[in-house]
Amino acid sequence: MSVIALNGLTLRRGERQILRGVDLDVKGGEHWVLLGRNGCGKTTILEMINGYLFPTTGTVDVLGYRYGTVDLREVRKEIGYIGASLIEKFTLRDPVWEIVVGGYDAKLRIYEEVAPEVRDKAMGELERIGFAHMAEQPFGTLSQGERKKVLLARTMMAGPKLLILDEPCAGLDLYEREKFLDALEELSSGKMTMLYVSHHIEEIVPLFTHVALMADGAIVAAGPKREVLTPELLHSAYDVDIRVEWQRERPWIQIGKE
Ligand SMILES: Nc1ncnc2c1ncn2[C@@H]1O[C@H](COP(=O)(O)OP(=O)(O)OP(=O)(O)O)[C@@H](O)[C@H]1O
Repeated sequence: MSVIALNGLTLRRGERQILRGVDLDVKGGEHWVLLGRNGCGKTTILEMINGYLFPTTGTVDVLGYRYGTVDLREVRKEIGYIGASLIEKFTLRDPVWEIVVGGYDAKLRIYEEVAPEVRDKAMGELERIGFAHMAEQPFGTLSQGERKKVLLARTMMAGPKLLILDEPCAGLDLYEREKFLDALEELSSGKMTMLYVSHHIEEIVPLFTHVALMADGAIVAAGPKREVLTPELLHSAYDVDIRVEWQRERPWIQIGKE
């Protein structure tokens, strides 16, 4: 079964054609990276998969639900989303464990007594990322990378079947980025499917199996990562000469002609 099936998506805003017929088929067991230049339509697609935005034409099926015929709140319970602006929504003085607990039922703040099993689950998720010792620390005292990992732990509280990540490593230094990617790698062995948007090809760590390349509101190539990350296809998306070298199942790029 497809986890995500996008068929013929178009989106028009006034004179602007933002999407021009996007097809994408993500199957269970695959983890995808969506790449493309600024403004090509990546976030627009993520918003459609989350059901926050509807296409002008085309169909969106996620986890077996056809959007437009289902209660989107029910679908969203099965989707974890880590977007760029998420961090700003939390209260910086709240302790880390409370931020994680809130992921259980998508609450931003906890006002009532937390059930012991929910607290235990949150502690388990913090332990999994190696942060059990930070449980009582105010969220605002954590580094940017640590905050991202806490949000990952929070997202896992609801046991999502699909995890969507929009540039989660933006602004992280090399060390924090690698730690975040390690945490993702650990989660990737479960049943959850991941869709990851990035500007950095070296973030395509071994856990990712497939890549979709976008340009100007359309997908120019999609498939197994080694078939898509070729100099020719990357050139068609970025309009830059790019060479790719694979080291330990991870692509590294060099710019310019050989
Ligand atoms: N309401 C709107 N009216 C007109 N244009 C819009 C509207 N909303 C988005 N756009 C345009 O749609 C395009 C796609 O935006 P989107 O945020 O999906 O790009 P992106 O690939 O995620 O970019 P980035 O990598 O910079 O985050 C952009 O050029 C944006 O200016």
